[in-house]
Amino acid sequence: MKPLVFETRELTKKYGSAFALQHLNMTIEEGDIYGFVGENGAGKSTLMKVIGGLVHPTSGEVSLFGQREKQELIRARRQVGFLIETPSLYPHMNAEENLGFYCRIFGIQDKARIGEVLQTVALTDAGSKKTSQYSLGMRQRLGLAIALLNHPKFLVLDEPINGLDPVGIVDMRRILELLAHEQGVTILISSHILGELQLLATKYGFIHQGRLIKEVSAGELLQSAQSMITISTPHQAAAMSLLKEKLQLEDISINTAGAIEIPKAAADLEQLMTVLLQQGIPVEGFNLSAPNLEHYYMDLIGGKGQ
Ligand SMILES: Nc1ncnc2c1ncn2[C@@H]1O[C@H](COP(=O)(O)OP(=O)(O)OP(=O)(O)O)[C@@H](O)[C@H]1O
Repeated sequence: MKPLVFETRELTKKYGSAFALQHLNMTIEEGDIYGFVGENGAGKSTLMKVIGGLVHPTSGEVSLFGQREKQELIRARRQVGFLIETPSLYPHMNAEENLGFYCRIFGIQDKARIGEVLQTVALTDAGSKKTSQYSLGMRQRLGLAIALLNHPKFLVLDEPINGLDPVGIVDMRRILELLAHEQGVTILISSHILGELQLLATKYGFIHQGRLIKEVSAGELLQSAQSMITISTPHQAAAMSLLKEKLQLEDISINTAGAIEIPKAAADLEQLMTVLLQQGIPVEGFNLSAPNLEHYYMDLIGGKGQ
C-alpha cells in the first residue's frame, strides 16, 4: 500500500440537526486520482471544505499526510492546492498580476513560479490579457494555476469542469493528467460528468446522503460493472414491449441518448435483432458498450435515490 495522503475516520458534520457527512471512512493514497461522485447535496463540497479547514467536523478524525493534530494539520494544508469555488479574480488585472497578488498572500517570493504555473495550465500566451476577457475555461485554468502556486502534492478540485465547453473539458483533463503522471500530484476531484471522470480517475468514492457507500479502484469498477447492448430505433416503445414480451427482458431501459439499453448478460445481440427485424421494427444502429461509471453508479444507488 502506498503512503496515505488523506484519510478520515468516522468523520461526521452536522448543520443543526441535519447530517452533511455521516461516519465517513475515506482513504486517498499517493498517486490516486480520486473521483468523488454523489448527487447534489450528498456532501462532496463539505468534505472538501473540511480538508481546507473551512468547515470544522462535528466528530471524527481527519488526517493529511499522516498529520492529525490541529497545528500539524494547518502546516499540512500548505502542501494542498484548492479549487473549491469559482476562483476570485480581479477582472481589471491580467493573469500575471492576479497570480502576483496570490503570491503575496501565500508569501511566495519566487516570481518565476508565475511563469511556470501559467505554462502548466497553458495560459502563457494569455498571461498579459485582462481576466475580464477570459472564457470560463480560461478562468478555471487560472484558478488551477493559483492552486498550483505553492507546489502542492495534493490537489482538491470541486467540479472543476462544471459549465466548460467540450474543448475546455479536454484541456482541463490534459492538464490534470500531466500533473498526476509527470509531477506525481495526488488529486481529489468531484464531478457530475461521469463519462469524463471515468477518463481520468484511478479510484472512486461514492457518497450518498452524507455516507460513503463505496470506494472502488478503476480496475475493480471495470470488472464488476456490466457491458451493455444499445439499440437505436425510431420505434422505441414498440421495440421495448416486444423485447420484454418475447425475451422476458426485465432490465431494459432508454439511455440519455434515447437508445434502448439491455445488459449484455441478459440477452444475445443476434436474438434481439432477430426479434425486432421479424416484426418489421427498423434498427438504425447497435453497439456494445464497455462497462461504465454511469451504470455502476446507477446500479449502486438503485433503490437509494431520493
Ligand atoms: N453552511 C451550511 N449550512 C447548512 N447546511 C449546509 C451548509 N452547507 C451545506 N449544507 C448542507 O449540507 C449538505 C451537503 O452539501 P454539499 O454542498 O456538501 O453537497 P454536494 O455534494 O457538494 O452537492 P453539489 O453536488 O450540489 O455541489 C446539503 O444538504 C446542504 O444543504
